[in-house]
Amino acid sequence: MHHFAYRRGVSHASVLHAEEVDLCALADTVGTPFYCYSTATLERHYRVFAEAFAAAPDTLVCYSIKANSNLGVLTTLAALGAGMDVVSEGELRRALAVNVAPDRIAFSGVGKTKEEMAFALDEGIFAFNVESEPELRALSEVAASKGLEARIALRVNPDVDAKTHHKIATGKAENKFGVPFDQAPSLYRQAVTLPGIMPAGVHMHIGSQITDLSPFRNAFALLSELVGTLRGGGITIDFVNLGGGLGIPYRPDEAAPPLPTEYAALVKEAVGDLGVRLLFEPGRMIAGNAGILVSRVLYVKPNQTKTFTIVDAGMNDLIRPTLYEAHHQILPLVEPTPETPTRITDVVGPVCETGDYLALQRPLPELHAGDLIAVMTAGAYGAVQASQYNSRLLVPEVLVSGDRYCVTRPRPSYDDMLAAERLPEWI
Ligand SMILES: Cc1ncc(COP(=O)(O)O)c(C=O)c1O
Ligand SMILES: N[C@@H](CCCC[NH3+])C(=O)O
Repeated sequence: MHHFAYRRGVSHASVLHAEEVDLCALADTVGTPFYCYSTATLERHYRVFAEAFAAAPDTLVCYSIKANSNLGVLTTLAALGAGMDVVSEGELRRALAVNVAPDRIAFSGVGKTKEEMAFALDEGIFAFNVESEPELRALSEVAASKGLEARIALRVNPDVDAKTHHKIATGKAENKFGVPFDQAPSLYRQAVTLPGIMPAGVHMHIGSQITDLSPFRNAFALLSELVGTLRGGGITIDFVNLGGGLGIPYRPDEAAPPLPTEYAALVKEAVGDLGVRLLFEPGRMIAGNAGILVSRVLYVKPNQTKTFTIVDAGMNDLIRPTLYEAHHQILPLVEPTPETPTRITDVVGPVCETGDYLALQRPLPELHAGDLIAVMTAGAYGAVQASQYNSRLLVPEVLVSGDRYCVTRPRPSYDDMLAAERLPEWI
C-alpha cells in the first residue's frame, strides 16, 4: 500500500496516494496553508538509506534535524533507531525530546556558543564536529572546566565543488565551513594537547542537493588520505562522518539522482578499508519527498502580459523558490479532467514582495479560486525556514499515517502571536 519508487519520482504521488488520508477533507479541517508529511515515506527513505549500509554494520545514520525538525517527523525517525545531527541547542533539545540517546547525536555548526557546548557536554553527546581553531579552544575550556572530555571530529573543508546551488555549497575554500584541508594535521596535533578534547574522528559535508557522485568521490578520497596522515602521526581516528548532501528529484521528468546504494558503493570504495565507524547526516534525502505544502487558490488575476494565480501560501511559508530558484512541482489536489485546459501562470503568495512566488511561468491545469494545490517535495527545508513575515501565522504541520493524521504543530492564533511580544515598558 505504501508504495514508493525512489528513482522515477513516483514518490511525488506517495504523499497523495500511499497514505489514505483525504487531503481535501484535511484542508477543510485544518485550514490552509499547511504542511503534510507522510510517515510511510519518511520510514521508507530512512530504511532505503540505512539498508544501503547494511554491509557496514558499524554505521550510524544521524538524521539532519535542520531539514525538518517537526516533533512528529523526529518521533517517526527516532522509532527506527535514527541518530540525529544537530546544529543548535534548540535542535539538540528536540532530539532529546523524542528520546534519541545522546550517544547517537552529533553537533555541527560554525558558531556554537559556550552555553550550547556546556549543555551538549552535560547531556553526553557522541561528538562535536568542530569547525575552527578558536572553537576548538573554546570547547576545550568548557569541557576542562567541567572535568569532562569532548569527543571531536574536525570538520575538514576539502575545497571541492559540489556542483550544486552556490548558496548550499559548503565544501569550497570560500565557504565559511570547516578547516582547510592543509591545516587539518597541525590542528589535530594541537587538539591532542588540549585539555578536555579527545580527537576521534574526521567530518566532511560538502553541500546539499548533490546529484552527481563525483564531488563525493573526490572529497572522500581526500578524507581517506587525511585519516592515513593522522594515523601516521600517532592520532587515533575511529570514526568518519561523511555528512549528508545526497540530492533528490524535484521534477518528475529530471534525470534520476544517485541511489543510496550507488552512494554506499562509492563510500565503500573510498573509506571501506579504514576500519572506522561510519556516520552520515542525511536530511533532504529522508524528508524532502515525504512532505507537501497544501494551499488554496484565493484569486486568479490576469494582467496585460500574464496570469497570476494568487494562493494562500507565500514565500514566508516556503522560501525555496525565491531563495534558491528552486523548482517545486505543483499539482492540483483534485485531478483535472482531460478537458481541463493548460494555462501558463505565475503562482504567487499574498506577501508584499515581488519575490513572493512558488512558481514562475508554469504550465498548469486551469485553476480557479477555491481550488487546492499541493506544492510537492516540500518536506525538507520548508516549514523549518518559514517565518511570520507580514505578520502571517506560522504554517501548521500535519503528519499522516494510513488513514490517520495528527496536527503535530497547530496553527497559532493571532492572540498567540501577539502574546509572544511585549508592549514597551522602559527599564
Ligand atoms: C553539517 C551538515 N550535515 C548535514 C546536512 C544535511 O544535508 P542534506 O539535507 O543535503 O542531506 C547539512 C546541510 O547541508 C549540513 O550542513
Ligand atoms: N536550505 C537549503 C539547504 C541548506 C542545507 C543546510 N546546510 C535548501 O532549502 O535547499
